[in-house]
Amino acid sequence: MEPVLQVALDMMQLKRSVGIAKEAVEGGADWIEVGTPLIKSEGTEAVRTMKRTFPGRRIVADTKTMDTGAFEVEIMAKAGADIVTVLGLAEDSTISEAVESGRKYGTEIMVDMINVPDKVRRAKEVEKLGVAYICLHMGIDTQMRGEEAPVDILREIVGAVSVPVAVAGGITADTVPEYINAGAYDIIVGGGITKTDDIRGAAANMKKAMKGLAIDSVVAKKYTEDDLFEAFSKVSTCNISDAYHKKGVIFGLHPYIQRNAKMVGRALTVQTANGDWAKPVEAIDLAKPGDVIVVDVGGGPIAVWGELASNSAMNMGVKGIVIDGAIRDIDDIQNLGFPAFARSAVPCAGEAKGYGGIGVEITVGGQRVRTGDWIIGDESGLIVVPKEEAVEVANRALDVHEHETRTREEIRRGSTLSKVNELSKWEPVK
Ligand SMILES: O=C([C@H](O)CO)[C@H](O)[C@H](O)COP(=O)(O)O
Repeated sequence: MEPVLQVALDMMQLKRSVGIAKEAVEGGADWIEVGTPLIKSEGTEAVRTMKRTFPGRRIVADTKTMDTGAFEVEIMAKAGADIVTVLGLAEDSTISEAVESGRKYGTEIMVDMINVPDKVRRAKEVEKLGVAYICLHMGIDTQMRGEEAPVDILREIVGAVSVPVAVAGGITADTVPEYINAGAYDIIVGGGITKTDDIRGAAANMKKAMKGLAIDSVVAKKYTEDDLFEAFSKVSTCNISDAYHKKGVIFGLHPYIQRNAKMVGRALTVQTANGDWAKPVEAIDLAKPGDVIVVDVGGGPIAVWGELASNSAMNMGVKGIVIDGAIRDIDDIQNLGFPAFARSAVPCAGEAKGYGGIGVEITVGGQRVRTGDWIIGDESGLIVVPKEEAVEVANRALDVHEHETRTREEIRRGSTLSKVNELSKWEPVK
């Protein structure tokens, strides 16, 4: 059987989803999934509209049913779904009821193995209950921790059951060949297609990659601890703030940077006193390439950093300086292209006395910063991301960034931001 490409429409607006589905089908998508958020936002009407718009395509209603299997399958079947998803975590009776109802109303059941602990054992069990497909699925929230659908488990499931196996969870044109080689029949792709500005091209790329042909673009890559510098370099502080629920923003510091300049690195913290530049300058010798020196001066108005320190720091591979206090030599520092952020700029420096410490926990612009935390700065400001949360925040920020790509494209084609988001829908019903 030739593998199929299922495009998953997970945005909340039906009109947009229909437009995206049309382009995905033109690019080669075979099946259309009415995603869970779309069903929750638009109800069965979403399934009905997709069936009417694409009468020749298989429509998958991703209800992720957990209870009342018969009832939910009947509703979706009557709305036009050819396949309805039920969770592998559901009771056997829910799955059997769904299968029975599917037979009555002409719909097949796909079991989604999201969060099932022993996926291979459960796959064998649900096959016996009469389901048509089994889907190995790594959920979007789990993907944000850098995880992908595991190819080895897919291979095991394919070897253990005789029904066709689907796979979903952050699949890109880069990763799809592995899933095809492991025996997947149904390749389910959401963000890898829907977050691009060229839906047709992304779907066509995916189909090419499914056939083992070379492709030239990748979106929706998920990042791990090892490539966080690359991940944070691709997003803005605004993307991070949106993804991180406005947490981590360092308030009150001014960016003294060149246009479009960007600072990304891991904090090396310094505590010092007003005008005492000893510890900030000593920190340069202790910094590792890729560090950002972050200094807590409690807002002190006498400078603790200037051009010579910047020069020396650049030589050590330091990525920038952040001071909750004062800085000087702004013109020279900007000419050097060394990113600097400070509460104020003044001509006067203090003396080197040696108060404070290096590597201690500090507070800067109202945020706690520890050595090793990620510091990202650009013209919009500064943000700190605790090291423990960095992988998830980076992936979520990239997700925000990629969604904006699609929104921007729709505005370019003549829509408005309000229309893209169907804001009027959220006005109170009169
Ligand atoms: O099922 C999905 C998810 O749970 C949200 O409803 C997605 O459709 C599925 O994960 C595919 O989307 P991507 O992971 O973005 O490819």
